[in-house]
Amino acid sequence: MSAAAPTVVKLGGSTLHAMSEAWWDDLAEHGRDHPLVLVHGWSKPLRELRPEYSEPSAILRDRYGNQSRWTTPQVIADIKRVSAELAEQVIGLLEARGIGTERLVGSDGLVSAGEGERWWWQDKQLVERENLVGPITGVDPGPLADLRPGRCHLVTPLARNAAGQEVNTDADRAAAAVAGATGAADLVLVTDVTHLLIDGEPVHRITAEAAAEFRDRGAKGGMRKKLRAAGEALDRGVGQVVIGSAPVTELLAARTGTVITRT
Ligand SMILES: Nc1ncnc2c1ncn2[C@@H]1O[C@H](COP(=O)(O)OP(=O)(O)O)[C@@H](O)[C@H]1O
Ligand SMILES: CC(=O)N[C@@H](CCC(=O)OP(=O)(O)O)C(=O)O
Repeated sequence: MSAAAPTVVKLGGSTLHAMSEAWWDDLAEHGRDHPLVLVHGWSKPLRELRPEYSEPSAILRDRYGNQSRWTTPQVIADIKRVSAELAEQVIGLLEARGIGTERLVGSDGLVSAGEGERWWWQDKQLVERENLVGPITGVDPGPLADLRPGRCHLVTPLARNAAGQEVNTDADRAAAAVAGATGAADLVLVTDVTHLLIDGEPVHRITAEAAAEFRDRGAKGGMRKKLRAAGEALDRGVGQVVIGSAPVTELLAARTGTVITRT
């Protein structure tokens, strides 16, 4: 593992407004000794921007049961607006703690996306719908080459497809792709639940195989995507993925949260 291998943290849109000063202190403390990449979501701030984003019709479901925001050019513009505000806040919080922070928008040459799904469930029928969402096909490590302790790259997980369109992606899976591309040892998915729950019980440690089995059997919504992202990160060589809501060093030390490993 190179000295510049970063810790990649994905901060969920469900929770990023709620992180305490102590949580940011802990992240900055960790960041003094480890390069940081922070990938952010936007689901809650987007809902707060426009009430229609809280309606069920804002989220589409494909034939495999995967959920995705119905993303029009207006939605891309709104994502960029709320992300710019979030980025300003995060940069302020980290720079005040001595961590130099640079923002990267994924669609500016960092994240590429493939062709998106065209068929979506509506009123119990599959209908064809243009949706500006694409699966991630690659992350160019170039813009992240200057990783070093004391610095953070803040990534807004939009992407660009082969036709040159700016598209939405899933932030957890984008974080997994970034972790793989940068040789990260750890991926931490910070969210609004303390653990993955299986049959109502908190899971402290699980293998990728068992997590995938649960994903296909019973995981829903946001957690389904996190488990998919965890599997993708481990497949790309990341050592461990931790899901939880605690300070990053607590999660990395497995004092809380759900730790997912290959074996
Ligand atoms: N088995 C599960 N264990 C824990 N959380 C689950 C599970 N299934 C679904 N969830 C939901 O996943 C949510 C976290 O995902 P999401 O809302 O996408 O958060 P984020 O914005 O942080 O990515 C939790 O708030 C919880 O409601
Ligand atoms: C395609 C798609 O649905 N993209 C997500 C990206 C944000 C995300 O995944 O993260 P959070 O859940 O942490 O906000 C969306 O627009 O909500």
